Order: sequence, then C-alpha cells, then structure tokens
Amino acid sequence: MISGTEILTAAQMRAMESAAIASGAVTGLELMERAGGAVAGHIRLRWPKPGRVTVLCGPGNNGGDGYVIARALWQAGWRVRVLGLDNTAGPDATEMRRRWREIGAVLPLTEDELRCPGESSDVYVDAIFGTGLTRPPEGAIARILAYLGGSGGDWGFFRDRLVAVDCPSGMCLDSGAFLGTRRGPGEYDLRARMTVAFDSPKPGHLLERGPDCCGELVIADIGLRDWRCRAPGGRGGWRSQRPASLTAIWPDFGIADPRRSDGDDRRKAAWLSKRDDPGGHKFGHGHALILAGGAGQGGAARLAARAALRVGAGLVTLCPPAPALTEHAGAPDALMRRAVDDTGALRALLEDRRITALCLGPGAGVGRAAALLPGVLSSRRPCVLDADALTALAADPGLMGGLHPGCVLTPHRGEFARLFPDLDARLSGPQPPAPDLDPRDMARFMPDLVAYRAALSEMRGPAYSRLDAARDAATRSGAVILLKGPDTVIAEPAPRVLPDGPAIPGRAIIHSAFDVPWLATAGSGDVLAGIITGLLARGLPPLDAAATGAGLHAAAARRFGPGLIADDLPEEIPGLFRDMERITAAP
Ligand SMILES: NC(=O)C1=CN([C@@H]2O[C@H](COP(=O)(O)OP(=O)(O)OC[C@H]3O[C@@H](n4cnc5c(N)ncnc54)[C@H](O)[C@@H]3O)[C@@H](O)[C@H]2O)[C@@H](O)CC1
Ligand SMILES: Nc1ncnc2c1ncn2[C@@H]1O[C@H](COP(=O)(O)OP(=O)(O)O)[C@@H](O)[C@H]1O
Ligand SMILES: [K+]
Repeated sequence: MISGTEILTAAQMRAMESAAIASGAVTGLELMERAGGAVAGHIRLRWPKPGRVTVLCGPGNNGGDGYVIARALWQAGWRVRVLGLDNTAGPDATEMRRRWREIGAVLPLTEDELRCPGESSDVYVDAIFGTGLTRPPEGAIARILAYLGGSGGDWGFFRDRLVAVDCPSGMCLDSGAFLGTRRGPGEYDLRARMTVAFDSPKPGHLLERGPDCCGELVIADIGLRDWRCRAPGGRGGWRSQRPASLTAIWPDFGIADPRRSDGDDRRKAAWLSKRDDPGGHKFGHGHALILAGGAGQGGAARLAARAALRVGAGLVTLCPPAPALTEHAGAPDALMRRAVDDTGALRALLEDRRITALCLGPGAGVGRAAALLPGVLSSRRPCVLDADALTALAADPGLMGGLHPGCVLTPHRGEFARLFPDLDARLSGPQPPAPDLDPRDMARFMPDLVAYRAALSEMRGPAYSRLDAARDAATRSGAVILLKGPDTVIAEPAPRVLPDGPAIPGRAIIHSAFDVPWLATAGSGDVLAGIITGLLARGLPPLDAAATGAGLHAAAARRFGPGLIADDLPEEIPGLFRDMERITAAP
C-alpha cells in the first residue's frame, strides 16, 4: 500500500526504448526478443500444457513482438497459427516476421481467417497495436477487433483466452479510452484475460476502461530499468524503482523530484503510527478544524472529523454554527466543538497559529461554504475543499483566485464538471487524432535525462485523459486536484522550478481502486476529506497528503471488505497502521 511505482506515458516509454537503443546498450531486436519472450513465458505459466494458439500481428513493433511470441510458443511445442500483414512498419518487426516465415505461414489478418471453421484456439494473442496507436482502427482491423470484443456473440470465449501485448488493441495507453468510441463502457470493447506490458505500467492500464479491459496486468522487465534509473552527467538522479503493487497501485507519474523523500516505507509507517516521535505531544501532530454545517447536516462533517482524528491529527475541532452545537454533542468525545457562525468568528479562531489545517465542504451547505471560503483561503492555511465548498467555488469564479498550493480540491466527476466545464467537455468529447510520434525526435533531448523526461511528460496522447484533465485543472487553479473515482487522479500545479535544475511539470499520481467497488457508498468522500485534512494538519505536503489519503482510504475499504459503510472506514485505520508496521518490519 505504501510504495508506489513509476508509470510512463506511451511517449516516455517509446523514447526510453529508442534512447536505450541509441546508447548502444541494447538493440531493437534484442528488446523485441525480450518482450515477445516475456509474453510467451507468461502464456506458458498460465497454460502449462502446449495447445493451439492464434497470434494476430499488426503493422508495427507490437506485431513484431507477436512474431517472436509465435516462434517461442512453436519452439515450446504449441500449434501456432499466425495472422498478419504483408508489410511491417520497421526493420525489427520485418526481421521477426522473416524469422517466423522460416517456420510457418502468415495468413491474412482478416475476420474471415480468424473465424475459419475448425481452427479454434486455446489462446489468442493480440499483437495488433500497442504504444504506437494514434488514431481509431479502421477497416479490416477494426472488424477483427470488434469480433474479438464480442460482436460475433463470442465475448466470453475470447475474454477467457485473449492475451494482449502491451494493451488490448484500440485502447489508448495514455487514457484507457478506446479511440473512436464513446467514453465509458463500449459494446465491443476488447477485453483480455491477461495483458503483458513492458517495463512500467502506462496510464491507460489504470484509467477508465483500462483495468477492466486489460484483465490481469503483468509488467515484464525487458532490461531497461537499470539503464533508465541511471543519471547521466551527474544531474538529478532518478529514484530507484520498486516493484508494482498491482492491487493498490500508487505510482508517481512524470519526473521524479530528486529532493523528494520517498520510497522509505518503513519510515512512512513509523511516521503514520507516530512511533518515530516517542517524546511528542499533541500539538506536534497538528490541529485540524472541520467546518460543519447547520442543524440536520452534521453527519458528513462528523465523519470527516472522526477520520482526521484516526489518522493522527493531534487535535480536531468541529466548528458548526452555534444553533447546531447540540446536534454535534455525540461521540467521539475526543472531538472538540467550537461554534463558528461567520467569517469573523473563523478569522478570530485562526489567530491561533497552532491550527494547522482546515476542511470545508462536507455537510457545510453551499451558502455557508460560500460565506466561509474567503476566510479559509485568506488564512493561507493548508485546507481541503470538498463537496459544498466546491459547488460554492464553481458558483463564484472570483474565489478561484484565492486558491493556493496548500489547497487540496477533491471533486468527483460532477463537481469537476462544475469547476472546469471546458476540461470536462474535452474528457467526454470526440478525440482529435494525435500526430504520429517519431522516437528519434524524442531522443533529441538526450543526454540530459531530467530535461528530456520533463519535455516528454508534457506530450499528450491521442485521447485527452483524466490525468491530463487533473493536471490542467491543477495548473489553472494553482491547487492540488484530486479527481475522485475508482481511478483517482491527483495532480499538483505546474511548473515547478527546482533551485538547482530546470522547470519541471507538477507531479501526478494515479490511485487505482477498481478492486474495492464497495467504496462507492454515501459519506465515503467525507471520510477521504477528513483523512487528507488530518494528514495536512500533521504537516504532510499537499500532494503527499492527498496521495497518502487516497491510499489509506482504499486500503481501509479493502481491509473491511464488502458491506462497508462510511462509518467503518475510520475504524479500520488503526488496524491498517499495525499492518503497515508489520509488513515493513519484515526482513
Ligand atoms: N520500440 C521498441 O524497441 C520496442 C517496442 N516494443 C513493442 O512495440 C510496440 C510499439 O510499436 P510501434 O511503435 O511500431 O507501434 P504499434 O505496433 O503499436 O503500431 C503500429 C503502427 O501502426 C500505425 N498506426 C497507429 N494507429 C493506427 C491505426 N488506427 N490504423 C492503422 N495503423 C495505425 C502507427 O503509425 C504505428 O507505426 C509496443 O507496444 C511494444 O509492443 C517491444 O518490442 C519492445 C521494444
Ligand atoms: N467504483 C468505485 N470503486 C472504488 N472507489 C470508488 C468507486 N466509486 C467511487 N469511489 C470512491 O469513493 C469515494 C466517493 O466519494 P464521493 O463521490 O464524494 O461520495 P460521497 O459524496 O457520498 O461521500 C471517492 O473516494 C471515490 O474515489
Ligand atoms: K496489443
């Protein structure tokens, strides 16, 4: 849960490969052998008895991997049928096709050939498009993909036996959307049993349709990792990478900040449990204010307050208007209560510098949130703005100017649409085709890897993604944005300038929680807001507080299991801390 793994955009991955090849450390053919060999290996792990396989090879290097897979499985005793095209795009794929042709035939890549009676296979390998997809598939290939996706009524048949190379073809690896189709579940989306991708997950594996359509995601090491982590010229220094935790992935995206303290799971666990601060006192862990609403609306704020306490804020004060104080008199007794009727009262309270974070939104009521927002923002204190505070913010764009880098905005998609209607429209609208990317072009930034990675993370994929939307919203608002969903995306404003380095884009994180659908329950967002507020109060920087908060929130839901209600989430946090300490203490 604690560690993340770096993810790469399709452009970054392609550039990494071409830069590795340009360095002379490895050839394209060797990389393709490793990639195809890894896929064949994973097929043999899952289907130990050699059977029948149909390999579908597209026009580029994804197809090249397919020819390697065909050869490797044939050598392992499989009966192999290959469907491909007459022409391949590059020399490596052409060579792999030639090597396969010494063994067997290449049949036409058509739906008729795929449906040929009597040629049913145990495994189908989709090596049609990978990171090179730039526009929606058309013609014969589009028909094959629709057939594999179930247009022929065989959806379950292929879902059980389709292995995708890098991604299900037609899916954009930067967004998780199927190009040329409406966003959201599509009738004929290609859904694989297993996807084997190379080196690092790509955003599309974790966003939108990706997790469902990729099936089991396997990340195969093709030997770029050591090369990638090296820091040529002594500049920067890249974080060493950790293996992906594919159930709770919490990856860093974009460029690594060399100064950032990260990766030390044991230290993080000790910090969360406070074991690293044996002599500490409560004010050492911050004081969080949760601004509650009027009578009858208190539940949401109390959930947030309870979560802030459980996550370790030293003190938490719930601040409803005076008439609602009695409603908030119940448990937990650890919670303090203080009436805040208006901005004046809030400003007076905030004279106390020991108050280190605020939360406005859950159960606040839009009118009260609008009234309190200027006071919250002008205090320049770290804060979480959620629910009604986001609605109030959207209704008065003048308030946007008061946002600062200590603010964490936690919109779900509906709130995001109210705040950033143009960005939301781009997420729903038709996708313009992306220009074909030339890897040689990308390698021109070498050998300054820091500048090179920074430039690459600004490159956009063919479909505008939730990651793009969150990053654009963060940059526009000047605040950290946490766009909620099973594929929560968190982004900080860009650009940042390191004292000793170039301007680099803000960091962004994808938190994938597709495995805990029971988290979609009333009040769960209020708990998330409280967890993040508690972590901000304890002094975690906003992006880290948001990411750690999203991780703890989903882990709490995972630990509880189905049947969860929002009240259960804060109560799982102590057990989570114990689990983390135990896991990180293991040798
Ligand atoms: N570059 C390398 O050295 C390596 C690449 N590998 C594989 O290569 C893949 C990327 O290869 P490519 O860059 O050749 O790209 P793809 O094989 O994904 O795409 C093939 C070609 O199709 C074209 N194309 C894009 N959209 C199309 C559409 N809708 N209809 C028709 N043609 C379309 C593109 O211009 C591209 O040249 C990766 O996904 C991975 O599987 C691996 O072999 C590892 C090494
Ligand atoms: N299908 C899902 N799987 C996993 N998590 C989800 C899913 N749907 C929503 N979530 C998470 O549940 C929480 C819901 O928050 P929100 O929409 O604000 O609900 P509420 O307003 O009821 O509290 C968010 O953290 C979101 O990321
Ligand atoms: K593919």
